[in-house]
Amino acid sequence: MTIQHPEFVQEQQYVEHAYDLLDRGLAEAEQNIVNFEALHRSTAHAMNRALAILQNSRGSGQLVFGRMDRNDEKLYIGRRRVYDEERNLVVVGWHAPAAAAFYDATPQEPGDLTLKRVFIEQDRRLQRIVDEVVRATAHSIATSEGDATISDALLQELDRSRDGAMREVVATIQAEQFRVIRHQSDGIVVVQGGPGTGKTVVGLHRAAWLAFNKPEIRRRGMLVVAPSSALLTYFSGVLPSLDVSDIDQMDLDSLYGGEARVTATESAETARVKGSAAMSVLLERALRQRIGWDEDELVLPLGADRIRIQGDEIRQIVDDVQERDLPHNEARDVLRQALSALASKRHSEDQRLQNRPVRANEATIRRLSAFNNALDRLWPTFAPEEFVRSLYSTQSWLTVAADGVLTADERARLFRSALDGEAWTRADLFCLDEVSYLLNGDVMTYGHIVLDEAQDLSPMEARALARRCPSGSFTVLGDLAQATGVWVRDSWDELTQHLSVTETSVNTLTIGYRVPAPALDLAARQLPLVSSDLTPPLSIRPGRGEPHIWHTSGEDLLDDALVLAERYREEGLTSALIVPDDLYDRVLSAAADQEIKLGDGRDGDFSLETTVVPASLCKGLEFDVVILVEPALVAAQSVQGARQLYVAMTRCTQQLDIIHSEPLPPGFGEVSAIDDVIEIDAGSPTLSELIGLLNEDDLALVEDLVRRLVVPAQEREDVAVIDEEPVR
Ligand SMILES: Nc1ncnc2c1ncn2[C@@H]1O[C@H](COP(=O)(O)OP(=O)(O)OP(=O)(O)O)[C@@H](O)[C@H]1O
Repeated sequence: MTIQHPEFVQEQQYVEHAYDLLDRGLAEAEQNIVNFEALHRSTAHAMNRALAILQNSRGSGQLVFGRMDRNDEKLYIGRRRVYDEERNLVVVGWHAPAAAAFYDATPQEPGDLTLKRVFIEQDRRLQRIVDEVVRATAHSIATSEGDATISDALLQELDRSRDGAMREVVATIQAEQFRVIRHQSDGIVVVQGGPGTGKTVVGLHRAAWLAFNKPEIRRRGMLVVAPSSALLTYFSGVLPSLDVSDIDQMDLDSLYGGEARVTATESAETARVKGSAAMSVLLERALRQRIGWDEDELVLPLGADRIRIQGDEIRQIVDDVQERDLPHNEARDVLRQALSALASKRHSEDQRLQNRPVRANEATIRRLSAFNNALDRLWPTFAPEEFVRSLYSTQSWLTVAADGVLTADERARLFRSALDGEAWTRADLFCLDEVSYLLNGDVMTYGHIVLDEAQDLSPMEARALARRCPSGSFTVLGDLAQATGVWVRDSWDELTQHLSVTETSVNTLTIGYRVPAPALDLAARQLPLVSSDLTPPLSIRPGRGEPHIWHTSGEDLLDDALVLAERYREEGLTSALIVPDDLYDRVLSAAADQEIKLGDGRDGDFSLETTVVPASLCKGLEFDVVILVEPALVAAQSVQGARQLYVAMTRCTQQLDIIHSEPLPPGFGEVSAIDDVIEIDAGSPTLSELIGLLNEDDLALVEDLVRRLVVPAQEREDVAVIDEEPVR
């Protein structure tokens, strides 16, 4: 029998009252907009947008999720603020300063709260009420031994099956996370933490918190950047559900606003050269080399007359313009004015000396084709694509620009013949962005930028972001251990120095909310292969138990993986087949052959129960179950194989399965010898088939053995429970 909380009925009424007020407020707003729209069509658009945000905030999550009492004060906390008709505050928004004590209070450190109450609600009906801090018991908890208690509300939220989209978690933000969310720094706030410690959650909630509490930042605009469009799709619903739809969200490749798009990949070594800060020096030098005048004089024909300007005079103008440090195209305009003014002055002086009428002013001179041809030689104009393409394909130009900046080998990696055409890589895009800025100097800027999975950013990418955030106010989310590209670093300074010179504070999250402890233990075996001082987070969840490791033949690999996914689907769990990039298309076609529908993770389609995700794109994502296919190939596809495996194995909230035909890569070496992970041969007969083969004596022996084993096995929590049926 469950005992109802003594204040259940009153609290249910309070929650209903809050919903009722929200509904009425919305209905009124809708009516007002209809009335208003007829009169003022032009501003109706903005009003409708505001209404959409309001409606959105009704749509998801709990309206009221907590209450806190201190002395005689009682405050209800919710996803958004709610007033009654008399403008009394019925619910305080989670981001209001008044709500901070709710997040800070833990049973160990309740602050001045006498009660912290958490509501678990579904469809406006309270399911449970959990009193986390009650003054009378707080002291005894605080003085007792033991670890921080994990709240029921949090565990319930974490055990929820994933549906392919990240959700806001305002109801269950933890004290360690909230401290970072409302960090007061104006500079760079780095949030470092192992997989599933809530870095993305913290970054998105911090963006919303800043938007509500720092109007000056919100006015200057805010941006959230994800490394891939798949990850962006996964979390892009969180900010609108927190009532902030005016924060831009973008994937890294969309940052460059020019023509070029990523259509190619390249070797890690080449990407490293193009992504290095040295490249910015090289590009600037290359541009400067295209500027200048090495002829003795410039002669401008004007009918029968000639205007003559000495080479030294031109070089002086160029020097003066260069000193002003303007963007290339703006500087060209200044130069054009200065040169035409000099030419006009020279023409007037000459004519006056010869008692002849002045025949041309500055504007006339600027229209002369000889003047424009000279200007193009002296200070040419470029489109970024044209500039970089021509630089990459001109050995002599590259050689001079790279002198002292790149080695000959590095320089050779940049060269490509003009015939190679327009295949741009991601690293190229950021060279183009740099050139575009050198040429035009204009770029959309923001008051604050949140960067997810920042550990992989190249210096050139960081520079592009720095240009977009002149205040240097960043939230940088990442895990140095999960760097899988060419930019592996020992410290965050190596990256943040390219973002801004503002102060950097590094904040570490230690508790893992996603990955079950047994899966994390297995994944963490990759860490010593990466570096001796990396530690995984502390998982607070058991999940469904030990990882399953399946062995099968190369021929059956993909079909067997699909069978596993089908099994989980039948159990109502979402799963991801994380596959080596090279097998991606084969998995899709194997599924199509069997008429199995798979979400295409490359395109950010997470709407189906089973999604296939190339290993290179799985960072930041999560699913109930992960079926990692052929880890040896996943490790081999990346310059950072062990790190790539660590990332892939830490995407599940419930269960990790690994299926392989090739020998397992390093780090798994001892797996089959350890009795907490059982290796199953997919081709072997089922346990019941084996039992059927036994004679009576053997059967009795087995029964006796099983009887003796069962008791200790049930007592031990970490025993792997593996389906007795093999994959097929
Ligand atoms: N306080 C919380 N309450 C409820 N759920 C949480 C909380 N913190 C984190 N989570 C959940 O834990 C999971 C992992 O969070 P998140 O993706 O932010 O972690 P991460 O550190 O960014 O992981 P990764 O390193 O893999 O990118 C998500 O499902 C998130 O909703």
